[in-house]
Amino acid sequence: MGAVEELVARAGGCAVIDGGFATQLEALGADINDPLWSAACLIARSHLVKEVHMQYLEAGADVIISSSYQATIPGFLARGMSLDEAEDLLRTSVKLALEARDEFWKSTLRKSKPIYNRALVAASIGSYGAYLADGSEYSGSYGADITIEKLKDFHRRRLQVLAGAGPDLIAFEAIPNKMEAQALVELLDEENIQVPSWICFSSVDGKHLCSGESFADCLQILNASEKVAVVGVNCTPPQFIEGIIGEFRKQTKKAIAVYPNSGEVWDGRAKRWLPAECLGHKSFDALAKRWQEAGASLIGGCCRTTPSTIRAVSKVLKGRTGH
Ligand SMILES: C[S+](C)CC[C@H](N)C(=O)O
Ligand SMILES: N[C@@H](CCS)C(=O)O
Ligand SMILES: [Zn+2]
Repeated sequence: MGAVEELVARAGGCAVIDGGFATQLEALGADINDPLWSAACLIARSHLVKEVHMQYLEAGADVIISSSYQATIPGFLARGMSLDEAEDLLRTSVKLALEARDEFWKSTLRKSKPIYNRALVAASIGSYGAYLADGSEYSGSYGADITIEKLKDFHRRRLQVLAGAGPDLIAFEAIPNKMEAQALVELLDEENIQVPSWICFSSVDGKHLCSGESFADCLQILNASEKVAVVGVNCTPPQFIEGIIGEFRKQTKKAIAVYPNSGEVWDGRAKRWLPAECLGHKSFDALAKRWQEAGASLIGGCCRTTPSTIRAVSKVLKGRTGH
């Protein structure tokens, strides 16, 4: 059995993913208004990074996602760092999550009634659009000059370094278009990456990727790769998730992960979140129950969700409070 299947089984059929990492970092006082976004904290505020991981573990997360979403080698080089320093920061992002997981697990084992699973650490890899920080991670428009080869070259070294840092999983997050999905699948093969991956798309309409391309076409690409253990969507409004799971189930046999945002919309120019579309009376955790029933095997939250969201999700999915 692979690491993901094992975790899902241990979790009783549905594992809990953590919530918005950058969101909680900001709540702890970090300034992430930066071209590196949350990854800026790897440079000077790494204690906060570990604290966020701890808070999500306490809330009941079975998977924690590292702080490397927008940590890129060109991004760190532009900050005046050397290549070695940039690669070290990528490793640090995984190390901080592993340390948090190990410390938390040790303290859990000391308790008489263990209510937690030993969590997995997923090394986050954001899209090329996240690095561009120009809003294209939610439009999927990378311009006329982009090619699969360019995308592979953008992702290659970071993927090698993160995979070598000892995570349990690689989490490609909020991939907005088909070309990038294709590039990632090819790269996993070319680099013979042994760490199982998940590839999650983002959507702004619930029917397509952010680019307007079809889920079915992209899932066909992912289905063909043994390196991809999990497929799904993240940072997508919660009201679309149930429908997306139904569509995914028609197109794939792989495990499905969903970790939507709060429904607020990112204004890439102004770099701020705009108010949510109305979710009706449904709360995030009540929806999470429906996502489980619809067939998702990993459920959590993305931007603007917090440890209290994940505590509620853990409670509703597993009937326990996580503390
Ligand atoms: C998931 S979005 C809110 C991340 C931030 C964006 N890439 C930026 O740097 O503006
Ligand atoms: N893992 C990242 C995803 C941003 S879309 C975060 O939670 O900040
Ligand atoms: Zn997000």
